[in-house]
Amino acid sequence: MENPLTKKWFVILNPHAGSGRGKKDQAEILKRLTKADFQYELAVSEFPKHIIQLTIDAIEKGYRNLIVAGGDGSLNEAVNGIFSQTFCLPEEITVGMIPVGTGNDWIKTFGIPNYYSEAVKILNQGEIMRQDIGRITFSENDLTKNCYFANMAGFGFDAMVATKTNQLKSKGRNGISLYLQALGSSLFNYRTTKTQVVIDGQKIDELIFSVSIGIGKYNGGGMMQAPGAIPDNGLFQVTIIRKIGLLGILRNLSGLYSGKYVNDYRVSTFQAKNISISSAHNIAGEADGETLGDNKFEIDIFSQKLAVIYNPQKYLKEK
Ligand SMILES: Nc1ncnc2c1ncn2[C@@H]1O[C@H](COP(=O)(O)OP(=O)(O)OP(=O)(O)O)[C@@H](O)[C@H]1O
Repeated sequence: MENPLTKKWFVILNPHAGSGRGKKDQAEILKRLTKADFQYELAVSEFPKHIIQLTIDAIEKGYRNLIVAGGDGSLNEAVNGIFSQTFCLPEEITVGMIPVGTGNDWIKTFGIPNYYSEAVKILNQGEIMRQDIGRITFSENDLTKNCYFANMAGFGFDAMVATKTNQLKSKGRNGISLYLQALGSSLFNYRTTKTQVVIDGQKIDELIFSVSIGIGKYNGGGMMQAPGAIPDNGLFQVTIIRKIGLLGILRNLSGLYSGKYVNDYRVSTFQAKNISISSAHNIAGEADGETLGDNKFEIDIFSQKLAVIYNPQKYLKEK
């Protein structure tokens, strides 16, 4: 007998996303889904990382279609639920997104509009693409852990900015300007670190400012950090920024938004499947804006592993 829940949607809403926008807009989001004839069950996350468990529970119940109403962190948790459960293959799950977050960087590559009515329209059209998913293996408190990401991971300076951004969000700060504030304050505190990066066997051992690894193109609330990333080509775009001073960063600030900063002589880009990053010093990591611990990371890619609803008209395949 066919599982009736394969046709129904499981909606996971993060009330905390967008510094409380999820809670404020819950009724409006649900109204729009109902008006568009979605059959759904709702779960509201109650604490950080709760979406991972909500996702696993929904899949165990038989749901195969998920809608995440939240930001990049919420999507990241849903992806981590999908890839850590054992009730079905991750390929059997479809994920749609209603953007409620602050940065909402994943949607920018996939052409999802930042308005509820338009986002629900895209969900209704139901156009699917299979995107790549990244996995990071790292150590935390001497334990080896895995986590997955759907958009971008960053190491070094990127991770410090993510940590500062999350601190500002937890103080209730809202809006895109908080990314610039986090960037500004990180610039004064960050030290370039001697780092070993191995990209598909090619070794780099230098003073490195940051490494970003993109499936999607955007990070940090609209910065095009991986302009050459293509979400379904089975390859990450790896962007490495070598030692750079404050002036160099300030000169490249607008290029960070347009993607043109990759032309700077201190920046190198690669298309790769396997990356390892290590340092004798602490270099932090972040995955889809969520901070990870310690100083040694292995990153690999699962090609076309997750079905996501996207907007073919606005999808940013090429820069
Ligand atoms: N009920 C809750 N109370 C507190 N935090 C929560 C709750 N539910 C989820 N979270 C946490 O909220 C955090 C932020 O969510 P999310 O990233 O979706 O929004 P955002 O930070 O505003 O958007 P973006 O990441 O796109 O900038 C996540 O780290 C998640 O663990």
